[in-house]
Amino acid sequence: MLLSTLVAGLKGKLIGDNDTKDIYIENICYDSRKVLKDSLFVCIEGYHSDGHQFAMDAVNKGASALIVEKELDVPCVQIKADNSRAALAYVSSIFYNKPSDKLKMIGVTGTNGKTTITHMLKSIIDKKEATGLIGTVGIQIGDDDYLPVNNTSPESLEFQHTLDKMVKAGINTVVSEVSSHGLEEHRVDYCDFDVAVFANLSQDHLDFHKNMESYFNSKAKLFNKLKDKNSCSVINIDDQYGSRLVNIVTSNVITYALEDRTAHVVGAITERNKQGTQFTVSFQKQNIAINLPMTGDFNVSNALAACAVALSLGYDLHSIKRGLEDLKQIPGRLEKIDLGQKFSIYIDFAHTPDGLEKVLSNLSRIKENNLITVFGCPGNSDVEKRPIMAKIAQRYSDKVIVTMDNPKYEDPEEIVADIVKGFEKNIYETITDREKAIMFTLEKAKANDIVLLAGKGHENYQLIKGEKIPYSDKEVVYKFFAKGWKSEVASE
Ligand SMILES: CC(=O)N[C@H]1[C@@H](OP(=O)(O)OP(=O)(O)OC[C@H]2O[C@@H](n3ccc(=O)[nH]c3=O)[C@H](O)[C@@H]2O)O[C@H](CO)[C@@H](O)[C@@H]1O[C@H](C)C(=O)N[C@@H](C)C(=O)N[C@H](CCC(=O)O)C(=O)O
Ligand SMILES: Nc1ncnc2c1ncn2[C@@H]1O[C@H](COP(=O)(O)OP(=O)(O)OP(=O)(O)O)[C@@H](O)[C@H]1O
Repeated sequence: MLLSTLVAGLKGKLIGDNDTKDIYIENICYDSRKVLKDSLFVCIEGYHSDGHQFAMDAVNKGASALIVEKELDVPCVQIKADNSRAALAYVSSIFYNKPSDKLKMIGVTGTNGKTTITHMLKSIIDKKEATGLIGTVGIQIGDDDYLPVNNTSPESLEFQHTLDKMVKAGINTVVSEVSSHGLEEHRVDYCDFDVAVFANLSQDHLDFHKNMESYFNSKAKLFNKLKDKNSCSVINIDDQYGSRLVNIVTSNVITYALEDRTAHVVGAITERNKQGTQFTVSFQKQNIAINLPMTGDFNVSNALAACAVALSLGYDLHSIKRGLEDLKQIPGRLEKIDLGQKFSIYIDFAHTPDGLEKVLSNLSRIKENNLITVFGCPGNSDVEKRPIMAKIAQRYSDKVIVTMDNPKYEDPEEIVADIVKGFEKNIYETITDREKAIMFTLEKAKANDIVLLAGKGHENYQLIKGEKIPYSDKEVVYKFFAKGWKSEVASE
């Protein structure tokens, strides 16, 4: 594509008197290590390094034009933009012919539940047509295996490229998680959504957003990205931030709730057991009973979000029921591991105070003997949540093993020490090595206990000192029972 076509609508300024008309752009790049001949290299000032410093390197590798935020002394055509990440999103959408215009786009945001809701929606929509999925566990095009992702919301170049691949594969509808980081960092700019979902907001990522108000404002940005007057916002009004959002959005709104009976889509739980949860959904005087193959009231709330989206797309309650009842296990989301042992093992991605509280309160409701929790907290983020999560673990568990969970550049022993400050009862042990912590727990577990391995969910790595070390809770459990296991989750 010609550079002039690519940047025609970009709010930017051509530096110098170069003519952009004859420059042919073969691909776009924001990482100098991946630059090829005839690339447009977008210089991004990041959190760790400044892409502008690699501009000369990119030119040496064949970049034929640069998008910059500051003018560089480099012999190459430069276009100066106010924000490189936003400019990257713009040129990527043009390069891939605005793929979101050709797709029905559903974006799901919220602190917890995005992965679950998107998988539930895929299960409903797949019954009618092949669906695309983008999120934490990976990218899925129809029935294909997960493709690996670096981020829940991939950088705009990968996001637009993925949408283009989905268009070419004949996908009509895409369900995508949209993180607050993604919204702040312009990763989903120039992508218009038909339906936007708000699931909930609770304490997380405050190292990045600083306070709950700015975290909420980041999430709310999704609701300014709706396509047209037929677009719809689906909002959980059991959540206080959801109730606020309803008064701000300008689109059509469908609300859902388990508690608030004034919502358009209302759920009522009728039975809970280790296999799943039975509930009824009411919408416009129609009711249907659904057997959700997932434990946890919060998963009923997630299912109501999926119901509301599907109803907004014109699905009837019977097709929604079929999709939800056929839901396959979502990797690492209250995943029950049954290898013939006499106690229950759940692997779950709960890594926020609210997530842990929800999971433990639900498991404590179905426990027959002890509830044993293994968890840790990640390094280099949200230090204040560490003792809070200990208090929550202590409230519901009979025994807690505190361990490591992606320590990144911090000393894992110090993270564990921060966590244990939250305990008031002596019901915990610390075993920093996560594999040893799980082995110890499984060895001690008795008949009818529930063991919760929280925090890592589907992840197949530990982030330690800049390295991604292969590691999986599920593999450790299989190893304990001396059974082989192969990951279903994409690894890079
Ligand atoms: C804090 C944050 O959001 N970081 C994101 C950011 O990276 P960064 O700004 O640190 O990048 P950097 O290393 O400083 O590099 C700056 C620029 O220089 C370039 N560079 C760098 C080195 C070099 O040799 N050559 C070169 O060109 C880089 O390609 C980049 O363009 O931009 C990258 C590219 O898009 C992201 O992958 C990266 O996400 C990191 C991995 C991350 O951990 N992000 C988390 C916080 C995040 O975004 N999480 C949310 C989910 C949250 C949730 O709901 O739980 C998500 O959507 O994933
Ligand atoms: N509606 C909910 N409310 C509170 N906690 C939830 C909810 N849904 C899921 N959780 C908890 O949060 C964990 C993560 O769920 P899920 O992956 O669906 O959320 P997410 O928003 O995609 O998270 P992330 O973006 O961090 O991957 C689950 O394993 C569960 O413990």
